[in-house]
Amino acid sequence: MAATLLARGGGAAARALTFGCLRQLHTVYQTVELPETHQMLRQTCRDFAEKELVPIAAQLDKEHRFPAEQVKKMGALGLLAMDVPEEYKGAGLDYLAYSIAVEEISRGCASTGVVMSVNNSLYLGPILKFGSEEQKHQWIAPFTSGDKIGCFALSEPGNGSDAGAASTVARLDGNEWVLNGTKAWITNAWDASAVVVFATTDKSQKHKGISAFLVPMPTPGLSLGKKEDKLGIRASSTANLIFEDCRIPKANLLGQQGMGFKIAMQTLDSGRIGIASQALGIAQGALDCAVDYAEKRLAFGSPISKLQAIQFKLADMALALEGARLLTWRAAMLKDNGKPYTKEAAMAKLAASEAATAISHQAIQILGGMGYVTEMPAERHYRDARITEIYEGTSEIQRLVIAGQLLKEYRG
Ligand SMILES: Cc1cc2nc3c(=O)[nH]c(=O)nc-3n(C[C@H](O)[C@H](O)[C@H](O)COP(=O)(O)OP(=O)(O)OC[C@H]3O[C@@H](n4cnc5c(N)ncnc54)[C@H](O)[C@@H]3O)c2cc1C
Repeated sequence: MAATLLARGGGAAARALTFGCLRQLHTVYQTVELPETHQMLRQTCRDFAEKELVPIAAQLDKEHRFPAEQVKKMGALGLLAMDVPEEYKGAGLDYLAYSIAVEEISRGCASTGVVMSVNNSLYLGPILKFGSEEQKHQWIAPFTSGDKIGCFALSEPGNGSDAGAASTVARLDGNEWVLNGTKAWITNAWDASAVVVFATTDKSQKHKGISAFLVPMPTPGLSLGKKEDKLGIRASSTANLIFEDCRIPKANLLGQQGMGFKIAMQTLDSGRIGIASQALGIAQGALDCAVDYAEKRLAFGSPISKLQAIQFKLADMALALEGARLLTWRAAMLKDNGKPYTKEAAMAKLAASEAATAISHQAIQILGGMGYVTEMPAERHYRDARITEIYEGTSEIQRLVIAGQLLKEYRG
């Protein structure tokens, strides 16, 4: 799949590049340009987004329609399992590549961006890291091509930020786990064929009594709540998962019993790089739209891009975007190089999500009345941006994570 992505980038030299090169090259990116392989990947994803997503994004949003056909094509390109090794049918790329791809896809359609991010980071990520060999073959390989996608169920109606307070329970009954409880806000819920779900196996141990499970969808005892009617990312489905005496084989425990909270937190560290990248794509889309409009719109006899007031806005937008992108790529590179990245991923998500909200807000201002109507994408970018400050940890939670890591470093 890596070969497919690179080949679409064009050039004989490009086609000759191997996965091995890709792994080493991105460490070079410290002060200069992206490595050639990643630039090619970026172009491939940009072309795909412009051809397949930009023309239909507004319609998907309006109709709350899951982009099934586009997801299938993305699977064929390798975009749904980007850092999964080829032995499990993934693209075998790295997280920097993943970040670049999520940004480009989200620039075209933020809903498609979150579908991609959830499948890569939240569903496949924990199985790749904590699954047994057998689980990897069973639960990863069929979820790489776009035929099936997965979801991740941590939040509950009674607790989101306080994820350790899970009230969904799992009890062992012979050779089966029996799950009971409700998970809330689950992205991809209506379209998924499996879920990584977190449930308490020992209440007395609090967050250390949470375990992770792999559950096929549909399965008896698991039902879906209504599709949430959302402000943004409306083409992705979000719904409750309701477990009522839902029985799954004992072998569907992911990792060890009691490891669930650790699995969830480590998964979210990586997931935040994906959401930061989604936010970058939304922000870039908003900036593109604002610049294009400012160059064409005349006021008082000349394009509004000639006005210093507009130029200052554009400069601040570009600055916020570029700063957030560097933080995001840095977090991805740290992960790729096996270094700690909890703080950096939280910084990336915080900076990128707040930048996306601010940039899409100013884009509407630059478009004036045209920013407020659905004929232009600016209002959709504004609605889509807002969720990036909420899911996979709110901005307040990112600040807590950053401060916690920072103080630990200072205190040695
Ligand atoms: C569209 C959408 C998709 C989602 N997808 C998924 C998914 O796929 N899987 C999944 O498991 N979850 C998902 N979520 C849930 C999401 O992660 C939670 O909504 C989020 O973590 C916040 O939890 P909450 O909504 O319960 O808010 P609360 O935790 O109730 O927080 C409410 C407010 O209090 C603040 N707050 C809470 N605790 C603190 C604190 N200690 N210090 C400072 N401020 C605090 C929060 O920042 C927030 O401003 C999704 C949510 C949405 C809206």
